[in-house]
Parts: sequence; structure tokens; C-alpha cells
Amino acid sequence: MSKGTLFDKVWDLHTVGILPSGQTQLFIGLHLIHEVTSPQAFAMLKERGLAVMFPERTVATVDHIVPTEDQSRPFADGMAEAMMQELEKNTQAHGIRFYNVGSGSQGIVHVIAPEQGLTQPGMTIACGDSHTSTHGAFGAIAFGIGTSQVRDVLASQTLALAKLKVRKIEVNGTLQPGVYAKDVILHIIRTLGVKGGVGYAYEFAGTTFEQMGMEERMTVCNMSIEGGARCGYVNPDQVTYEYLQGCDFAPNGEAWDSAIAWWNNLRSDANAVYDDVIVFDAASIAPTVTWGITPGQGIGIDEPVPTADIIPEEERAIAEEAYQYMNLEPGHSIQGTKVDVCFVGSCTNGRISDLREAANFAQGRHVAKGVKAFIVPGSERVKKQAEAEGLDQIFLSAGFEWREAGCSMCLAMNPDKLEGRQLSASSSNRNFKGRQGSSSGRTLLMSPAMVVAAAVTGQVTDVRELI
Ligand SMILES: CC(C)[C@H](C(=O)O)[C@@H](O)C(=O)O
Ligand code: SF4
Repeated sequence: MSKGTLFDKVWDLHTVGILPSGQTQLFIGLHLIHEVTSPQAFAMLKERGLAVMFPERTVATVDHIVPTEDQSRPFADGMAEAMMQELEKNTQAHGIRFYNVGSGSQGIVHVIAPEQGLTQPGMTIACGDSHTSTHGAFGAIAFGIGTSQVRDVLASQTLALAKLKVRKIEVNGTLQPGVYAKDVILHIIRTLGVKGGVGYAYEFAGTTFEQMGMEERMTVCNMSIEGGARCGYVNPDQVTYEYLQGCDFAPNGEAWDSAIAWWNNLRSDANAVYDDVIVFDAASIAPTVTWGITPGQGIGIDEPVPTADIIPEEERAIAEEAYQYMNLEPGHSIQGTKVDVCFVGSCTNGRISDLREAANFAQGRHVAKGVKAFIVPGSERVKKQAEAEGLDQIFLSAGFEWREAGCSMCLAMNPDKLEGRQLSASSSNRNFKGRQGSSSGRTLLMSPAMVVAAAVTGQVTDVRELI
């Protein structure tokens, strides 16, 4: 029965039936695919002689393996080239829309669907990628799925899923200068833990999220999964509608007006019942940076790296592992730690508003000696827009590299990799061991503004000192 949350309403509206397992068979309105998790799914389809049920509900892009410098074909990496060819072949064979490199609309899957208005309120969305939660920023219920589920969606446009509980995470008030959406979500994950959201959908509510733009809301929803929640969402409002209006795939004319009425209907009711509610105060959130090897190992920039004695018992083993790996000293400030590489990009923080903010801090400054700093737009459209605004010139004259769109060093399934024990200041979402391409490479997660602050000073810096 609906408890009046957007999650419950959208879930119920997409329920095809209840399976013998007790799971719900859920209809998926939009299926996004990329080169990494789709080849095997298409192969499984072929093995069974199945067709794609609704090719018009599937949209493809290529992002993880795309080089951000030399994009000439064939790609230098044979494996990347093979994955590219598979996607080209499969999308063509099944009549699936594919935003290839050079199409003008290619980019990270979680950047391109929202920017084209493919992502809309009240939808169910699935993609073989954990950060699909991003699309919840529009009031969609969006799940990351595995390869066999990609097969299921291709073949049936449905998924077998167990219903989630809903936790409302309310943040109220205005963020301090130098504090961003990234800091809010790092703060939430640090507080609730990387497993805190298991079994839940997160509803982000309160005046802080209401004041955020769509791209900031995407940053927050993007990392829901890092807090263990399968999906995260914000109720659609005027901000959502203004962002969507005029986008390629948004409804227009009369359909637009009825869409708004419909979307408003789907918002969580004022008296909705939640399985849990947690409230934060925006003013208490500082620029936040991770010191360890999980996104939950974060601290306010003015706090010391925590000593083992203040770490809860159950988190001590992973903290010890992090001390070893990161080589940062417990009890000491993280500020002043020398960085080697600075990366602004990814589906968390590679959108135009992120690049504008990064450029604000880069303007009139220069990348410190010995630091490699680079900016990777999340999509070809973001790149074009940034260039139209002259942001590329600001970055280039400040000594940053300006690249082509892709996942880049977020996951390093392409030539952008850390070397050896290099320490990276990164606007991405995962700081796992070896995440950025070197098995001993180290990652500090932070906002794009903090990444630029690190780049121009050569060390971890409180961005508020540069305001
Ligand atoms: C390659 C892909 C399956 C993976 C994911 O699921 O998230 C990647 O995008 C990541 O961020 O680790
Ligand atoms: S940018 Fe990073 S997190 Fe996002 S889809 Fe690509 S690899 Fe995954």
C-alpha cells in the first residue's frame, strides 16, 4: 500500500506483478547502457534467441573506456577498441539510439541522459552502473543493476526487485561559502556509514536541497549508492521543471502542462510515512575530504585525521587498513598534505556548474609546480558549453589540461591513470584502493573547488582561504 512517498507511488505505478519469490516485477521506463556492462547481456540475449523488447526505451553511450586525449580509431588499447565495436554492433543490430564519440552528445551516461531530458520525474530508470542513483535528482526511481539484469531489461523491460524502505534525509539551512553539494553527501555518508543505507531508498528533503540547482542535486543522488542506498531522490519542483523545459526529450506544448500536473502529483505527500527520518543542519557542514579508502572515511577540512580510539569498534579494522595504505598521520591535520594529481570530472562533478565553480577558483591562479591537474567535461555538450563560456581558456592559462569527455581517471579504464603511490585530489566518488589506475595510488575525494584549491597550492587546502 502506498505510504504517500514518491518512491512508493512510482513503485506502485510500475508494478507489473508480484513474483513467486515475493519480489516485484517492475517496469523500467528508461534503460541506459554503456560499453562495460552491456556486451555480455547482449550475448546472453543472442544465446536465447531473444530480441530487445522496447529498443526505443534503451539509450546507449560510451564513457568508461574512451581516451580523453587521442580519440582516433582504432583506440590504442585493443580491449577498449573491442568494447567499442561491440557496442556499435549491438546498438545497430537492435535499433538502439547510440551517442557515439563525436556525435556531439556522447558523455558519461549519468551526465547525458539528464542533460537531454531523457531523465524525467516519476520514471523508473535502470542502467548497468552503480551510479544510476544520480537520476533520482529529478524525482525518478533509478537503480544500478548487474549484467544479468541488463539482459532482463533488454529482453522484458522489467526487473525483479525487492521493495526498499524509505529514509528521509532532511538537511535544512544555507550552506556556508565554500561548502557544496559534494560536501553535503560526503558528510551524510560519513555520518551514516557506507552501509547505513542498505535496504533503503534515500529521499533528500529540506530547504538545503530545495535551494540546490539540479546539478547539485545530481551530485548528492549520485553518491547515495556510496552510502549503501540503492537509490536516492529529490521530489520534483519548480527547479526541476525549469531545468527540463526545452530539453530535447522533454514534453512540450500541452503535454508539458499535463506533465507538470502529473509530476506534482507524484511528490511525497506532506503526511507521508517514512521508515526512518534523519535531520542535518547545513550550517554544521564544512568542506569535507576523505582521508581513507572508503567514501565514508571523511572529515571536515579543519578536523584532524581521526585516531583509532575515536573510531567506532566496527570501523576500526578498515581504518587501520586505511592508515597503512594512505600513509596519512592520525591525529594530524590533512591540510598541507602534498598532492600529485588533481582531477575535476566524473558523473559526480563533471557538469557545467562544476566546471564554472572550478574556473572561478582557477582564474588568475596557476597550478603549482610538480602537480598534474586536468579537467574532464562529463559530456561533449558540457565541453562545448564550457568552451562557449571561455572556461577552457581559464583552465589552460592556469596550467590545467583540458580534455575530451569521459569517465577518465574516476576509474581509469582508459589511459588516464595514477602512477605508483601518487596522491590524487579528485572530484569523483570512490577512493577505493587502486581505484584510479595504480594498485598503490591514493585518492582524496572532495568538491571541484577543493580540487582546484589543491592544484594551485600543491597541497590539501581549505578552499575558504581562497574565497
Ligand atoms: C564499470 C561500472 C560497472 C562501474 C559501476 O557500476 O559503477 C563504474 O562506473 C564505477 O564507477 O565503478
Ligand atoms: S564517472 Fe566514474 S562513477 Fe561515474 S560512471 Fe564513470 S567510472 Fe562510474
